[in-house]
Amino acid sequence: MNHPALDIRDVSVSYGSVRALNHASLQLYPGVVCGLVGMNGSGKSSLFKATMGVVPCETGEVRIAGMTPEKARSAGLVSYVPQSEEIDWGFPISVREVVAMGLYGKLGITRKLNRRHERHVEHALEQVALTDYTHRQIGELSGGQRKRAFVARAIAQQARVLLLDEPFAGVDYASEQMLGQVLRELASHGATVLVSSHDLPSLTQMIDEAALMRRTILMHGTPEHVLTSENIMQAFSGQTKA
Ligand SMILES: Nc1ncnc2c1ncn2[C@@H]1O[C@H](COP(=O)(O)OP(=O)(O)OP(=O)(O)O)[C@@H](O)[C@H]1O
Repeated sequence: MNHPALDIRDVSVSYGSVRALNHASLQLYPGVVCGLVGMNGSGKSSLFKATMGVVPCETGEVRIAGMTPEKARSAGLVSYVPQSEEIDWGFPISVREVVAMGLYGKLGITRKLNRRHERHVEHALEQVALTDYTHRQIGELSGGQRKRAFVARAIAQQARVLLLDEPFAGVDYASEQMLGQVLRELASHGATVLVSSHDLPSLTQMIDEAALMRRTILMHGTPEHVLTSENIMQAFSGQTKA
C-alpha cells in the first residue's frame, strides 16, 4: 500500500494548562475525503492547527506526504481553510488576490504570476463559479462565496492535502452542494481532504471515511461504522468507549 498523505501520530496540544488534544492519531491516504466529527471544543481546530504546524505538538508528530508541516507548507502541498471567525474579512484584498495567494510559496520574492500561474488562478475561479467576482473585495462576498474563494486558493495551489474547518457554517445550500462536488472531484484526482462539520447530513453525502473526536480521535473508519447514533451519542455526551 502507498504511504499516508496525512499522518498524524500521537499528537497532543496544550494551551497553557488546557490539554486541547490528547494523543490523537489519524492516517489518511490519497484520494480520501474524511469527515471530522466532534462537539464544540472537542479539539478539531487544534488538530488542524497542529497539522499545519501553527501550534506546537507537545507529543507526537505530523507528516504530510512524508514531510514536516513546515516543509509541506512551503512546498505548497497543504492548504487550510480556517473557520470564518478567524479571518479578517475587512482586509482590502480581492477574490483574485486570495486565490493567487495559494501560489505565493512557489513564486519568487516579487510574487509575480507568469501566464501559467494566471491560468491556474482563472481555472480555480471557474471551478468554484467565481469568475464574475474576480475583482470584488473578499468581504463583499456571501459566506458561501468566501468559502469557495478559499477552496479556489487550494485548487490554484494544487495542494495534495486540504484541511477545511467548518466549511458549511453560514453557507447557502447551492454553495454547500458545489463545495461538496469540488472536494469530491479533487479527491478523485488523488487529493486528501479532511473536513470538519457539525452538519452531519451534509457531511455524510460527501465523505468516504469519518473520524470521531473528543480531545482525541476516538474512532476512524467508514461512515457507516463510525457515525452510528450510539457512537455519536457517546462522543457528544462524553461516555466514550475505550
Ligand atoms: N488559544 C487558546 N487558548 C486557550 N484555550 C484554547 C485555545 N484554543 C482552543 N482552546 C481550548 O481548547 C479546547 C479545544 O478547542 P478547539 O478550538 O480545538 O475545538 P473545536 O472542536 O475546534 O471547537 P469548535 O467546534 O467550537 O471550534 C477547548 O476547550 C478550547 O476552549
